[in-house]
Amino acid sequence: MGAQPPPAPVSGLSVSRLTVERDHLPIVREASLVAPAGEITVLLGVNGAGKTTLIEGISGATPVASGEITLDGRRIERKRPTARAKLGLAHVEQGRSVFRDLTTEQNFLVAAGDNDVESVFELFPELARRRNSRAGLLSGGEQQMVALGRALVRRPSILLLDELSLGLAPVVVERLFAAVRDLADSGVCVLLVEQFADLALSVGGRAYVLRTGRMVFEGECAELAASPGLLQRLYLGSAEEAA
Ligand SMILES: Nc1ncnc2c1ncn2[C@@H]1O[C@H](COP(=O)(O)OP(=O)(O)OP(=O)(O)O)[C@@H](O)[C@H]1O
Repeated sequence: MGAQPPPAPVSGLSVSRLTVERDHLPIVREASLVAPAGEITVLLGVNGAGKTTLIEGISGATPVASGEITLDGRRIERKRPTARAKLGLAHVEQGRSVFRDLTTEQNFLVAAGDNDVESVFELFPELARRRNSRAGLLSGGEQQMVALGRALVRRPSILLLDELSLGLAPVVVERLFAAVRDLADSGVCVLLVEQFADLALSVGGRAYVLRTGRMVFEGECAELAASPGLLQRLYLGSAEEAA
């Protein structure tokens, strides 16, 4: 067999040996992952594992200390968050960030620039009925749809989702994840951060597990879904041997 050709550049997001610090302490240490376009890549880990810190390093909300981030083949780790957003990156932060005093439609309009907001109402028809309601009066699930919609009106190619499911009923999370699945099927690269694994693993392709700032697993969601014991050991810390 001859020499293997070099791998083609990945369309989507690629992170290599990324270290992200907070208050000069390394919280994420030399983490690497690949999230291809058209797929949901799932990032798991217990509370405090460093998932949010890693996502913030990718979006630029927190500066990175070292390592590389590549977006559709372009290096972005030294770019400002707004420049990363212009290149197609969107970050839905933990905690349903919506303007509570604006209506649903106004929330979309302030994020949309010149883009049309109707495509978001098509993705979430339940919000069309709440178009003129103040976002602060919506249910938790509807507010999370608004937070997601605010990211989607900018038509991102790469979507970072931090704990969409937090505090929501399973039926609502299923609805949100179905919409996220549709987005990925339309070609968007999705990196889904979750603390509660089951539903995420049911919609995702690749999976990564972070523990105390280090990546301790890289594989398929199906593999983790089929082996809850493995996930438990990865979470708790006796599974480098098992991985
Ligand atoms: N500003 C800060 N300064 C120092 N340490 C911090 C700071 N913010 C977070 N940390 C610590 O960094 C670690 C990782 O936090 P992070 O929020 O990234 O984890 P996470 O996996 O997203 O957890 P959660 O699911 O609770 O959000 C935690 O131990 C946390 O206490």
